[in-house]
Amino acid sequence: MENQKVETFKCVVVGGGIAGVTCIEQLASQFPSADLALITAGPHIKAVINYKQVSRTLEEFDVEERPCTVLEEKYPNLTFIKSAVKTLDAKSHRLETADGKLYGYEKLCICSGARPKLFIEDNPYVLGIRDTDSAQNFQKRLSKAKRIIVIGNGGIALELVNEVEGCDLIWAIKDKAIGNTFFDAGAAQFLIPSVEAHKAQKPVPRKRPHYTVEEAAGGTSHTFTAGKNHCQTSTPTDHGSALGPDWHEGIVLQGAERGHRKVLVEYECEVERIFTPSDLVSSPEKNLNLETVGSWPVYIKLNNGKTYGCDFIVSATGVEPNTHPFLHGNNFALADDGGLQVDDQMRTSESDVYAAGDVCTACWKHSPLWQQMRLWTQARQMGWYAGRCMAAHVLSEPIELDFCFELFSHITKFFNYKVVLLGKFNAQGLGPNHELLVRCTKGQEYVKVVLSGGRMVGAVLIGETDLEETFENLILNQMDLTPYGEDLLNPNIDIEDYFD
Ligand SMILES: Cc1cc2nc3c(=O)[nH]c(=O)nc-3n(C[C@H](O)[C@H](O)[C@H](O)COP(=O)(O)OP(=O)(O)OC[C@H]3O[C@@H](n4cnc5c(N)ncnc54)[C@H](O)[C@@H]3O)c2cc1C
Ligand SMILES: NC(=O)C1=CN([C@@H]2O[C@H](COP(=O)(O)OP(=O)(O)OC[C@H]3O[C@@H](n4cnc5c(N)ncnc54)[C@H](OP(=O)(O)O)[C@@H]3O)[C@@H](O)[C@H]2O)C=CC1
Repeated sequence: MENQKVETFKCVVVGGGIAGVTCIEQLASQFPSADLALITAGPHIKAVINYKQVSRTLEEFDVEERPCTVLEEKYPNLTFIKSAVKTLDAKSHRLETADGKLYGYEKLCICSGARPKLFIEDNPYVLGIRDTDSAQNFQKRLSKAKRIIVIGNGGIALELVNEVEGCDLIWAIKDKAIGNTFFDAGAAQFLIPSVEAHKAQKPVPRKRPHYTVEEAAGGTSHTFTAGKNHCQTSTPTDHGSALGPDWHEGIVLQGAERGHRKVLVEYECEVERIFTPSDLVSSPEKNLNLETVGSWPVYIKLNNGKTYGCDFIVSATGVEPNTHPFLHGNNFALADDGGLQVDDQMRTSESDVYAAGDVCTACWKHSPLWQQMRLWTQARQMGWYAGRCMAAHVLSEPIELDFCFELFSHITKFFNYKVVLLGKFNAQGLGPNHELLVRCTKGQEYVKVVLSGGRMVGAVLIGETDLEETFENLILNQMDLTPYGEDLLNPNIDIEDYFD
């Protein structure tokens, strides 16, 4: 090892997801002739396309999976290394990849994403969905399934409940209402008819698929060189980049019973036990008669006393940052959620090591209107800002926290409704010191405004409300809205004109 050749770069970024790619692109534009490297474990990188700044903080874009050659052609000073990082020695500023090669860096940014946090590990009947491989595995098993059970009440569960057809879907959630990570009970009530509707009856705007089929795993290593760039490929690993908006557009989520779809929501319950019929021999279940509950490969017992059989279970129960195992042996401070702690300049606790995207936890003092959520938008913003910080530090220039961290904003789609979330959209951390204004037209729109001390601090906009820009301005300028009272949501008042 001591005599082994070490290839050294000014900056190295680990991870070919949206955070890593945005970070390396930012660095490449700031240092067009310095040696830079992107090390990633998956066969593709994620590229932002069709980027649109909708308003001061709201942004929309599509994401496309691309071969690493795309960036290679764009940035001649960039080296792509397709191999998983196995170890990091932050003291000596060195990394070792799975293929045994050593790389040195002056500045390093870790963008290794996250992985599904399954509610039970190592159970062959419990799947998580994260990257293209896991989505394909899900699709394959779904095609033979008559009944699946979804555990979790966040983004992935909401998408599956909308998209899956051709089987029964039982959705077991801990909460009183659906979609707890994004919505309150009012918005959930607005969306409930969509849960029950048959997908085919809904208008489904089809976009072109942005995800490709992964190359077959287990291939041999190969290196290809183009000009000064080279892309080194070693044995594929199981780390792919996260899926994201419209991941299901390119794949058919169809169960075994074409034309059939039934969704049953089990509220306020948690999983007590998972068992197969053969488990019952050693550990019988009281009052359970398999003949009456049918014959399924796996059963799930909920703590509300109900037991369901199914073909498999999806654990859509959140993510855990990908810090294991290559960061061990260093002195990284980790946050309670397992993320790498970063300060307001995206620095970890190890010198010259930065982090961005799902792997990190923002530990600076947040603006009162921003919170971290592991989302595509934040991965892009953090990657971009981390690249700027690294460059500023190399050049000994000052840098201030970017404006995008002033206000939380997210545009997405659930049940084919446009959804915009702003600021403290669920009154997070406000305790009882807030007031809500709500306007709702069934099947059309749901508008909720969160006010604190007469000032707007958050909003949920579902449907084509056209209110996002005006509300964003009202949140940012913290105008006292007390004189307007409920007129704020009066549908007969053109609010945009009102505050012009
Ligand atoms: C099914 C699904 C749907 C989603 N939908 C949305 C959505 O609609 N809107 C939204 O905003 N967000 C969505 N998200 C969340 C969003 O995809 C993530 O927050 C975002 O992609 C995170 O980007 P990242 O670059 O931090 O991590 P990742 O995309 O996970 O990238 C991590 C990269 O690190 C690499 N890597 C990991 N370990 C190593 C290692 N040891 N060595 C080298 N490389 C390594 C991986 O190969 C990968 O390239 C969704 C997520 C999922 C799973
Ligand atoms: N359109 C979008 O913006 C989308 C975004 N995503 C993102 O992708 C990532 C992964 O999505 P997802 O897995 O849905 O994660 P989310 O964090 O969105 O949701 C996880 C859900 O699982 C619940 N949960 C956690 N542990 C358990 C448990 N042991 N038993 C039962 N329920 C549990 C959580 O409840 P609690 O909160 O009470 O812990 C929460 O409702 C997230 O970062 C998400 O934001 C995914 C799809 C779409």
